[in-house]
Amino acid sequence: MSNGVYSIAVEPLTAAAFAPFGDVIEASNAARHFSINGGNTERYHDLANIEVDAGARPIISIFRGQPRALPLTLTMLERHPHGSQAFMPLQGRPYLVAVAPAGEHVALSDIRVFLARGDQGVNYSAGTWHHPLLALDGVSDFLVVDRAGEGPNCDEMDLPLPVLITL
Ligand SMILES: NC(=O)N[C@@H](O)C(=O)O
Ligand code: NI
Repeated sequence: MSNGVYSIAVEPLTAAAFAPFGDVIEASNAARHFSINGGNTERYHDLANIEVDAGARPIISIFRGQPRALPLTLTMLERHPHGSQAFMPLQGRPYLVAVAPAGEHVALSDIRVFLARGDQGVNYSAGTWHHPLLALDGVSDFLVVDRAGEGPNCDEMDLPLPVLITL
């Protein structure tokens, strides 16, 4: 930490590194893939664990994110306690993913920031703290799978210090 700012360096997104926070959605990460449609298509099967609470349903949306200005400083995180939330980039552009483990308290040292390739999606497990969409370079569309149901499903937390992301 220096002059009242906490700095975090980005790290490459891998399934292993992201495991405490959810799933990485990429073909090369598939536990199972198999040929379908008479050999025309390869199915990369069951890439993420979609969670919704009882009585809710999973929905698909498109988020059109404006690129974040750099250098980037984070001041808050959010979580969705009642369901997972998945983001899959639709234009092949890299983006940032800032996360912290689920729980009632988050230390700045718990926060991880990943640089995701444009062929990688992420699925935040229910309750995983994360920053809202961090698109880079240009207006970016993402296919989003998350929960529609009763009651609020977005808790926000202000960070104790601004978190400067160093690319
Ligand atoms: N608010 C909303 O739907 N978006 C956030 O949850 C996000 O993670 O971008
Ligand atoms: Ni979210």
